[in-house]
Amino acid sequence: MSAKKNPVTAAADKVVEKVQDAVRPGNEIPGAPGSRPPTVEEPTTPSGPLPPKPDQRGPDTYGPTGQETGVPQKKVAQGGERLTTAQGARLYDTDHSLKAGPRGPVLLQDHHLREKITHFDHERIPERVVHARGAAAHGVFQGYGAAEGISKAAFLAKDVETPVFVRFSTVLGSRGSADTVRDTRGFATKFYTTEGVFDLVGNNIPVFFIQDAIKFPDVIHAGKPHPDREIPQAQSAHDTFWDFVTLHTEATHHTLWNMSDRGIPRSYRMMEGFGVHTFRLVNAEGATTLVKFHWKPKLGVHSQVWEEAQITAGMDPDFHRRDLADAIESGAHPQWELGVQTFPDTEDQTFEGIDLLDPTKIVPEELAPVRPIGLLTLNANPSNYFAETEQVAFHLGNLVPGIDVTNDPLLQGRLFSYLDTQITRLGGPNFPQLPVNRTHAPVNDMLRDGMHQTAVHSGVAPYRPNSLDGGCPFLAGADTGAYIEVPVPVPSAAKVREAPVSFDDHFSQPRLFWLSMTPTEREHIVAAYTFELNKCYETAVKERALLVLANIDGELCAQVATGLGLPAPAPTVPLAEPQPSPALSQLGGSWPTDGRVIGIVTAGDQDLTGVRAVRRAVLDAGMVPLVIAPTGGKLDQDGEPVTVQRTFATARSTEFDAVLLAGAPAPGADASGARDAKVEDDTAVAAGIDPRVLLLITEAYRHGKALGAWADGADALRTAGVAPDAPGVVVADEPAAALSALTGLLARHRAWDRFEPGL
Ligand code: HEM
Repeated sequence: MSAKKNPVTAAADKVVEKVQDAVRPGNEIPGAPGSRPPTVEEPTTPSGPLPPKPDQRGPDTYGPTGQETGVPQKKVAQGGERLTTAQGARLYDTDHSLKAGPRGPVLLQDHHLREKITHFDHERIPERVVHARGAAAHGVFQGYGAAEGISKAAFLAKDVETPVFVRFSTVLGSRGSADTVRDTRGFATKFYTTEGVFDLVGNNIPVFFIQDAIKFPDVIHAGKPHPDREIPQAQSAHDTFWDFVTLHTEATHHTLWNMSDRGIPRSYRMMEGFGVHTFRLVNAEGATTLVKFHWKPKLGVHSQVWEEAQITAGMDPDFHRRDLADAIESGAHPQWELGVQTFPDTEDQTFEGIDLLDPTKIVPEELAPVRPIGLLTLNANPSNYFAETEQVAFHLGNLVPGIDVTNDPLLQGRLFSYLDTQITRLGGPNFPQLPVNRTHAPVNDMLRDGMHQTAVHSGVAPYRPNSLDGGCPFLAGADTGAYIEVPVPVPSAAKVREAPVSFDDHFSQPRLFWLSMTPTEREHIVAAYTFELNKCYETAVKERALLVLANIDGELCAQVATGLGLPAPAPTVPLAEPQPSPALSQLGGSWPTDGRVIGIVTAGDQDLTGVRAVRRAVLDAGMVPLVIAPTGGKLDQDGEPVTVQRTFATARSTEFDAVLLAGAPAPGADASGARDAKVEDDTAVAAGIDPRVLLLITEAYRHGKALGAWADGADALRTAGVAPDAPGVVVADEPAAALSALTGLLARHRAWDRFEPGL
């Protein structure tokens, strides 16, 4: 007689059975719930980093780089290892709650369910109050030694290499907003120097909206979405923004830069960066120099055009984030030179009549050239967005010996704001202990406890002097690397809430910027003001904006007034006649094409030899080829298949810097190039080219992009109405010639001579 099984033992047996034979028939999709769990002995996927595959560059085939980021990695839920709870207990099931029977209620005792859901419930932290959306990368900074005479900062010395982390951002939008909106871009760099962390927290625009930090909440309240409906997202084209910047006319200069091409960069890799404020450098002898910091991109400064930026925001809201990551992953490591403009540290802190403490003013490079002092290279993508890009905390007060601040009232307020906001955003005062924020210099502080304290401090006397902890920490001096503020004399003056008189000049530098622009850049500025102000509802706001424009330039004001259907007012101040600064224009010159994206359109399986060769040549030139075909998968004519990265349905011109046409795809063509008989009546059939390819060509043409073709590709251009001898268009007999001419065109970014006004 067999004994009746105790129900508890029976249930335990069932669990064991489940673990031993977890696969139910028909449920053997690898990795699917219920499929056999991988064992440590028999890993199903490699748990280490994959080696880089230089031959497979292209966004669809990028694999992990395995590069050392310098950031300690926590291994969690790795393939090939057993799944555990946060406390390390091994799990046999993570898909079913613990229930009183398969159809019964869930039991409160299910610690795994509660741990999993509770942790999930608290996964989000507040986004940054400004600059919420960003993308970042690791890299290295190499000093040239050129700054040694003016700063004793160790990381600026010749050939010293310092790890860095750089975060780029937009200012106004939420964390999930689009990348290509018209806005200022943040450019924040954390240098992990041997003397402590130095943060250079700059923007891609060298001036700021306000002159005093006390107005920062106001300008941000005005720029962020309207508080009643929380619209519009991530843009300045609305009443409160224009209300503010026309009532606070010190904002005119920054606003003009935003309305210029600088407000819609092509890529984070193609932006300048500016420290904005004047800083004070100190050398080993204690002599001081005032400086402005500049980042100069090796790839030049380039922008999208407005229509392109708007299409991109819908087609690929992650455009800049993807561009940065793809470029780094494919080996096109972006580089910037750090440079300084230097000024004598005089008592009045002006240079050639320009107030160096006014953050709405620049010093033209023609008056004070930018001297390169080091090279920044971004060479590794973060491996976890939250841990690194989201938790990084920049702060202007993170300074190292040799770099000090000035009395710029905007800078002074920033010295307070960053640390303060991060205490909320990162949950207490211990965020400097997070891996991405951790200094690489030894730390021996007396800060204790607090939320998320991870250090286990020993000793009983966190104060000094003390006589209990076996010798208390001793202090450093100037010769032993202490950070000592420059003993700048403070003028004896009465306490006032006032700005210096020089801060009242709000229009001479906007006029300098306008006069320094090329005709094409001026057209863009007029179009941007006209677009933004036409988005405002209040006529009073538009009229006030025209008054501001009249004080910059009569022609600018008149053209925008026409677009708004309003009369152009007369200026209210005498117009200055500054010397234009050609360095402010971003057009002209010839630039490296590293990481540029070339779309290669093919009709299908025909001429795969040419497509393959051109793809290889694009890769060899350090650019990214994306093959665009009627359908996905692989094109295979001769046993050497070519992978399709984009189909006619997923490709849009905005993704490409240039387009090469290897064929003239007929409407409804499949991968073999054969036409679908069903679409014979379509109007595009009459034109003989797939309408999506037609759009690709006409859009790229309209946006001034380089277009090239060989073989049947020339027919595609002709059908799209593109003359083979139009500026920026090249038709060649073979692929190599087409690519070489195209690369030459690309080095100038766009064919501005065929650019259509109004875009
Ligand atoms: C020259 C003017 C300014 C520049 C260039 C600038 C630049 C930046 C940048 C690049 C970031 C993003 C940092 C990141 O990537 O995490 C940022 C964030 C921030 N800025 Fe500014 N900013 C300026 C003015 C100000 C002022 C005047 C204030 C306040 C008084 C301020 C407060 C903040 C705050 C609170 C954050 C969010 C920081 C965080 O949550 O980690 N900024 N700023």
